[in-house]
Amino acid sequence: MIEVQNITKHFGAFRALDNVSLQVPKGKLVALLGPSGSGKTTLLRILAGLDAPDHGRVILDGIEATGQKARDRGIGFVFQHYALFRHMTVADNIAFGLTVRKGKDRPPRAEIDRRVAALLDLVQLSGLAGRYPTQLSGGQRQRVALARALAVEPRLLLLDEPFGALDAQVRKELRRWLRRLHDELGLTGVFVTHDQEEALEVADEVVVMNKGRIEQIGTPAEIYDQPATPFVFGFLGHVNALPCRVEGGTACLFGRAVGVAAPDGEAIAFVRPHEIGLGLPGAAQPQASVRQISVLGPVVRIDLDLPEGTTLEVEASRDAFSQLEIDRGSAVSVLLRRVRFFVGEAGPWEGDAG
Ligand SMILES: Nc1ncnc2c1ncn2[C@@H]1O[C@H](COP(=O)(O)OP(=O)(O)OP(=O)(O)O)[C@@H](O)[C@H]1O
Repeated sequence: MIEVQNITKHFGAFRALDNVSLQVPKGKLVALLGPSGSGKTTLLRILAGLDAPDHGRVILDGIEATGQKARDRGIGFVFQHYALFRHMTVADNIAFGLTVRKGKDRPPRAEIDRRVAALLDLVQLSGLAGRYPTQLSGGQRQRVALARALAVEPRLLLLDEPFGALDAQVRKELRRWLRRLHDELGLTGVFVTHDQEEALEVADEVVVMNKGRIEQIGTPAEIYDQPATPFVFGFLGHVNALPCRVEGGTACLFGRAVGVAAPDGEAIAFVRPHEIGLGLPGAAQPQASVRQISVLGPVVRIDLDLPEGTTLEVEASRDAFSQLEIDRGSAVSVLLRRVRFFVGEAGPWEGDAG
């Protein structure tokens, strides 16, 4: 188990981390997800021992490691910009962490060669052992970086936007591959990403960060289905955020009353695009007009204009869409199937749209 307790870190007067606590169980792959500047890399560097916290502790497998040097922590790293040694072959890059060991800690040459061959096989680069980094594609270099990090058999693997510099297709392949590799080797890993799709697809647990604080920790399904704060709601996936007011257990959305057991106050109603149903115009539901239809592979996004100047994003399956028989400019009725309210930071409360 890897643990950070009450970590605070300032850069000058700026607080980059504010009382952050986190546990990473053995064998789990955890994503630190958040916008730029939220403190993800700072937390990773503190875990690694590359930076020291102002307050708080790092505990690795039950032993306090806060003051320990990076090289004594048994941690492997992979960074966004493949920091491979340009003058060394792929095999020598992978062997590096073992060959620099001193005295009896250094395995015999034959053992190093055996491990390098096994790692090359693992990252599917067996034919490329003698190449130099400049003779590899970006995705291949990241796989070498990963093999190099794994060579020393780290107890924890840290990855900072490992696929950030790669194009979308390679990125997708590599993240599937990382997930498989993780499952096969039973690694404990923490990776930084600002890409919510990557976090949801790859991680066992996602830690959502904002402004140096943890907003929520949960499985991908938990943070998507039960966002704990307005920030998490907005950050994960598309969402319609509708400002409104709760009064006496009712909020008014598009001229219709929605029951909600929340306290009175200024509120935001969150509705995911796939939680909105469309139908033929009728008196019972709010009316809207179709502004734009975009076919995005298996789903269709429909942008709606509502009378009071609000816009709504709706998502429907291709099948559901074709049954609607709508076009740009069509009038439709809008059914909010699920609405969740936050009053200030408090919430969420489920709305009852009837
Ligand atoms: N060495 C430093 N000196 C001063 N400020 C720093 C330093 N390192 C980080 N910061 C600041 O701390 C904040 C958090 O940075 P951090 O790199 O942890 O964010 P991040 O969530 O990883 O962002 P990104 O996704 O852009 O890498 C940022 O506002 C950054 O400017």
